[in-house]
Amino acid sequence: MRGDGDAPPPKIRLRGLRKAFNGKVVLDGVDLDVGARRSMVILGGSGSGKSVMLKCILGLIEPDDGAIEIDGRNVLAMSRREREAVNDRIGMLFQNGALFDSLPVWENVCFKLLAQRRIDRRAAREKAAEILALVGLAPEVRDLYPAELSGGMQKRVALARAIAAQPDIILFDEPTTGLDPIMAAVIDGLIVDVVRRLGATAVSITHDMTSARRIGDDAAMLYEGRIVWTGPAASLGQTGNPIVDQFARGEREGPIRMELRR
Ligand SMILES: Nc1ncnc2c1ncn2[C@@H]1O[C@H](COP(=O)(O)OP(=O)(O)OP(=O)(O)O)[C@@H](O)[C@H]1O
Repeated sequence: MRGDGDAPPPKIRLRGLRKAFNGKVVLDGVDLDVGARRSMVILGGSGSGKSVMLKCILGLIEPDDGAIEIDGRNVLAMSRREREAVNDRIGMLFQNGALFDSLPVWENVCFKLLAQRRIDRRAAREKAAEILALVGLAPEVRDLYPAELSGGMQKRVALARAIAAQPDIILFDEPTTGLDPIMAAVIDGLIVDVVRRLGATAVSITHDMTSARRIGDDAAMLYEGRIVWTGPAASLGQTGNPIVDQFARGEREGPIRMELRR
């Protein structure tokens, strides 16, 4: 079903998304639209529910209420098989990379393709070299183990894994956290490049405003369980919204009250 005339639905549409853990409300009616082939950056304080939101989109966390539409279809109302088919089209770069320590880089990169038996092991090792090249890594890297890689290389491998199955939605959870500013810029550049190359829609969480402006077309602020602002990522810091501007400028004084309990 199409909403507004002939306009296609947004690639991702969240409506009234709610999630509580042990009575603690984390998402309290999240509404968000992400346009096809757009890159959306999600801002919000630590513990505000950004990762929970991404995990709901990916199907790792079931929301308590609300709708998650992808290409206009509510994935929460789908059969398990339909949902899996949608999930196959979503790639995710997890916070801290989340590489499997016991597997060499090539198996990490082609993990999903191998698990789905879309490729045999021999072909996977070849394919891994191709994908690693897209993130600027030499073919020799494929035989190393994650523990043998620097943080920046691990992020690149995690990025390679996220794009290996050519997803049309890619979710990035703090892709540059813990990297030096130059490596962060390199990873941001790779993200922009691979998202464009795949024609994918991207949703990224970042705490770094420079990164947010580099990788985002659009930005949204999650605050007290809801999206309180969306607008151009380029305007961050001067949006005119006091909550967003305080956050983007990292100011102590302002409407955002920090929880300093415990
Ligand atoms: N599986 C879970 N079980 C219980 N509580 C959870 C679970 N996942 C997340 N939470 C809680 O939900 C809240 C939001 O967590 P989330 O990881 O989404 O925050 P975040 O905005 O991504 O934070 P950060 O920027 O620090 O990574 C936290 O209070 C967290 O403890």
